Amino acid sequence: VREDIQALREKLGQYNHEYYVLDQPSVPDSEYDRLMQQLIDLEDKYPELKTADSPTVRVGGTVREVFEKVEHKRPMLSLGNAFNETDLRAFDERVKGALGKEAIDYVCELKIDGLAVSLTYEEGRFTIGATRGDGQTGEDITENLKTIRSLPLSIQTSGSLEVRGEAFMPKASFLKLNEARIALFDEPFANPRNAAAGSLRQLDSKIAAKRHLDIFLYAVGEAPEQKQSHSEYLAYIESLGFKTNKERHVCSSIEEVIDYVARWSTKRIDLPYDIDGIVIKVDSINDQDQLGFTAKSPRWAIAYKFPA
Ligand SMILES: COc1nc2nc(N)nc(N)c2nc1C
Repeated sequence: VREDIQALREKLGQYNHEYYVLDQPSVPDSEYDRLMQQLIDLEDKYPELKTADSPTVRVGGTVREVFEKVEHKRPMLSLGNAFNETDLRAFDERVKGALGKEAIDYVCELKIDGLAVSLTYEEGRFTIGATRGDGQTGEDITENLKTIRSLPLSIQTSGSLEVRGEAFMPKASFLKLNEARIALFDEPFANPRNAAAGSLRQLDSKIAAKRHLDIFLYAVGEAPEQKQSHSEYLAYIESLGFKTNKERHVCSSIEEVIDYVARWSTKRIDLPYDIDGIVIKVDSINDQDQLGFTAKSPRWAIAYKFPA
């Protein structure tokens, strides 16, 4: 039985990664569901064989009274804002002045309109997922985050890894959810961001599991491997099985950044998720370390906000 359960787990983990992270399923949903049901039945029959990182946690099952508090090892800061080209050029001048450099590589990333979360992996296992909270103390929403299919329950690393990203609800899931709520005379959610926040704050993870949330990771904290640039860190966590946003782009001048921002301010309506801006980050980790932080936010990043 132990071998059957282990074989089922590995197969379901692989199918899950293909479908939700690579978007290239190799088996039909019916096959995935059949195997999942088999594993649920086996775990119900032999509860002593159930583990915290079994794929069956994807469907939820724990009900909390309250969410425990979690202290962030490093504060989850906010970003300074830019609202126009002038702000972007001013940011570029500040960065070049502080570094005494003529040319800076920036990584431009879509700013997903969701909920910032921090994920901790110990010896390759997902152990804690927390909301940003007040930046210092967040809420432990691990069980709800485990229901996000694209979030890996285990990865091939030793030691500690912390990654941060945005949990969100795709537009299609949002529309379907609101249709169902209106049909039941429930209050519809105002926007996908509120719907994602409301879903992750459910004390019953079975409800969160039905909300079809997704997640993009965009920052690496403590990690087993050090990299020279932000782009390399993103490639590294992607290789570990995390979902990162493929629209990111390295720009070698603020002009290129301004073009990227202009392009996405119109193109964003075609995206399957809401974005509320573009995040621009100095790519070199060495430069980031030199620039450091203000009390509230990194000096090496800025968020260009689209008009509401
Ligand atoms: C480095 O800090 C950050 N990086 C970010 N990157 C993206 N793509 N989106 C965010 N919302 C974001 N927020 C913060 C505080």
